[in-house]
Amino acid sequence: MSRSPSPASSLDFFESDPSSEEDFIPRRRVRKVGPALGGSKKVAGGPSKGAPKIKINLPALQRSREIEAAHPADGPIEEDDVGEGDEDDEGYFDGMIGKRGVDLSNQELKPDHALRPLWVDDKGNIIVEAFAPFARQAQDFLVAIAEPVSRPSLVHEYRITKPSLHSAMSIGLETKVIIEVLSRLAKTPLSPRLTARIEEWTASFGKVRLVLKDNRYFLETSVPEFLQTLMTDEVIRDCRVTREQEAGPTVFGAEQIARPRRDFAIPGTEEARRAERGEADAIGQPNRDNDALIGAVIGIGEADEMEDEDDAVHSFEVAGTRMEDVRRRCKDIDLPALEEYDFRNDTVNPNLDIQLKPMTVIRPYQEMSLAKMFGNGRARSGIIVLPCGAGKTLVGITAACTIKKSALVLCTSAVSVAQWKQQFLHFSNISEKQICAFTQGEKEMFTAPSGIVISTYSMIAKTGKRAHDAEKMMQFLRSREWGFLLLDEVHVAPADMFRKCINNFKVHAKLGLTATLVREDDRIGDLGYLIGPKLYEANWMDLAKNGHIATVQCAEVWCPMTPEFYREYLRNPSRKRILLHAMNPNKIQAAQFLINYHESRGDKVIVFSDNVFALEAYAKKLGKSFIHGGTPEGERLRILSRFQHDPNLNTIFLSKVGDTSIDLPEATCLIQISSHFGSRRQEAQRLGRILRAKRRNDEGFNAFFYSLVSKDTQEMYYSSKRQGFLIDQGYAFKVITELHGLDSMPNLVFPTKAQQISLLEEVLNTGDAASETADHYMRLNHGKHLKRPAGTQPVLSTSAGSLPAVQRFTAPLEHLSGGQNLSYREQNKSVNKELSREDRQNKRGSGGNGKDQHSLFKKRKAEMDAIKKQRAAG
Ligand SMILES: Nc1ncnc2c1ncn2[C@@H]1O[C@H](COP(=O)(O)OP(=O)(O)OP(=O)(O)O)[C@@H](O)[C@H]1O
Repeated sequence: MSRSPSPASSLDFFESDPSSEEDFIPRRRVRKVGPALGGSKKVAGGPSKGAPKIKINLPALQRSREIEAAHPADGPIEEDDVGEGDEDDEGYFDGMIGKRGVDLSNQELKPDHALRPLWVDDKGNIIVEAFAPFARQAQDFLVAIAEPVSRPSLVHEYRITKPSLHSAMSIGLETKVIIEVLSRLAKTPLSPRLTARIEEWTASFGKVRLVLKDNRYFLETSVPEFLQTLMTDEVIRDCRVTREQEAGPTVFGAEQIARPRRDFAIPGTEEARRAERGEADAIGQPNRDNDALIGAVIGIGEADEMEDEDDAVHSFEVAGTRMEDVRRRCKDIDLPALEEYDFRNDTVNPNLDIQLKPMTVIRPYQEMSLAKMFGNGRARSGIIVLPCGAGKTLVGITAACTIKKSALVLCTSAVSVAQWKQQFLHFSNISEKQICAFTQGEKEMFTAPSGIVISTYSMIAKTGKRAHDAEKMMQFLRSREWGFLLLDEVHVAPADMFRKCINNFKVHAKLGLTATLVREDDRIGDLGYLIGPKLYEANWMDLAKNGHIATVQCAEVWCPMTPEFYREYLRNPSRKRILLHAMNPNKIQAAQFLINYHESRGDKVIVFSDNVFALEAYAKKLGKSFIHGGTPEGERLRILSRFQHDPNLNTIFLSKVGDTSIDLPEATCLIQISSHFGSRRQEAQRLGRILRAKRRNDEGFNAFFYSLVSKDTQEMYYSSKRQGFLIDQGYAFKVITELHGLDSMPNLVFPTKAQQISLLEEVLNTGDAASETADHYMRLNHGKHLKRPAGTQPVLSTSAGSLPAVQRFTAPLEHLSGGQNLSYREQNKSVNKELSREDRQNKRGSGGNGKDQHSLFKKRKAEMDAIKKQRAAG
């Protein structure tokens, strides 16, 4: 195998082929970066010299064609037809109109079809020509009524589903408008079958509301038939609360439910500044502009959008303890309950004095998402989906500043709690005593009539006996009405443990925030009734184009297994295999090469490994710092701070503790060496670590994301599964099969067969527990670090349950030679310890004032010190 001597040329594949723009629908391109760059070897699915090969691969369509073949036109489609591999779509696309491809073979094109951007079939599948005139406006509309399935640069795929129509109705769109706009944007006439289904499904959406009044929940509707359905339904009847003096449903006058329009400005927006300047008609302007634009395109006036409701409202009480049953049942009988909070007219709950600081300006997509939430003057419960690093925190804070009532914020870890608190204080005028944290280490209650509490899902959902102060805190939280419940990383909420958090409290408006509305189980659909419909979903590529998140080049690097590792891989059980493909010497060399290359370009590199054994082995071998679940807090903070500020520390190794929460805008390159099977969410969250790169607006700046995969192992399968979500967001993964200059790199690790065999011997002699991901291994092998410092939480999504037994076995190495050569171990020193020593020396020199620390770390340290002091005193 010959390789070019220059390391720089090895990455020319990015430079020579810098953008995904050329891809029609980029899925996966395999490109051999051979001896002559862009060379003579033809490559699978990749561009040949000079002419990029276009590859269209829409698995959904492909699959649907197979289904089509199995079922003659218009025959019934069974669930089983959908095929394997989409199991996670099942819940989310529950109630999808069609599961087959866009087949318009029998349709006639409209004469001016070239001007219209949509292909819409009779099952609700939509293809958008993103390059067509009015495509921009069409996409704004489609995000409101359909699920985005795939959005690469030129052709997008959407699907109309029951939940998507529910979202559309909940933000105030009417059936007539949906059908008419769709029809005008489509290149062919809409099929009567599709319009009939849209009409059928939307007939009942948005007509039932679940409201909280004076600590009591009521189901409300203005349609007598729906009231009848609800009151006679077995489950709902069972949840009903009948008080003596209220035998039948209450009837309110029409004025109590007339749909209002928003008459206030969302803080931090241009409309708020215009309203402050006293400009007439400032309120709701951005939205109206948008509506007017769509209206102009499709010829529908704003007045048509809403039909006035003027019937009386019927309402009956349901038990607060049965909320989940009520919500689920309403969804199941196709009467999903809208949850809206008329906070402006809530005189029972005291107002919270919170405003955005004047310097805070929210971005257009943040404003758009909030406009969906507050569009009708009330706070709609629902979910906002924005890419990692796009500023979900500020969206949540702005929503809290709009509602101005007590708020409960739930997030995934104590680090996030500290970050949320710090961000509230940074972006708003909330006083310190009105914002409290509820974690293992901090149990603060506000004494004012209103305030904000920030906690973690696991703190709230904990079962069993609690410490006295924690129990008191829970009573405090349960005893009051909350105007606003903010759920960060809301995709964790459907898990049994976390859904308790939603059902445990009396809340008026719920807002879920996430970047990745995907789970590998089928529970994502539960969010629809647990929290509310999806209100807004941003397009990652648009945000990257506008510089709000970084542009990322993604690559999968195929590392062949060495023959010795591969032989053992094939003969060992699957648990050991994980370690073998993670510790493949060719992979370690590839990691070393990429780290060197990117450090020399001035990048800051994060290397992710779920497997802690591999994490430590790589980091020590390559002389880098590492952080995993067992790293003490002080050491973590020290390493993170040095990574941010020290030009000599440019690479850190992180286990899954760094998947979320860690905010390192300095990082510009990610290398993933081992990951959690096929988790699409983890892949996206990891990518998210570099989307916020500080340098994202530098001319021509690209961040880099590499996944190192041992060739011909199960990693290949998992890797392509993991990429699914990002590919649907428009990212193109390029495959690198060879890294030029690697062989000639000075100080290459494991250069000889003997050293590689030594490594193999060590891997084989390591107990099976080393194949486990972070926390299992840490618990077994780093017992001394087990005690978490006060105030920290275990990271979510670690596999719980019983620990695997530690086994040692003697590997059959008689067929290997040179196995005794263990000289490489001498280099296996932990840089963490050196850093710690250096820091101690520096502190001694500077009086230990922690001058170089990031302010967040300083603050956190001060908080920790205060807690320790309190404990010592008490
Ligand atoms: N409108 C804005 N003005 C200034 N800074 C902003 C704005 N919106 C977001 N930011 C900044 O962008 C960075 C990323 O924001 P944030 O941490 O909220 O992202 P996120 O969407 O929650 O990411 P993740 O999903 O990775 O947690 C933060 O430093 C935040 O202060």
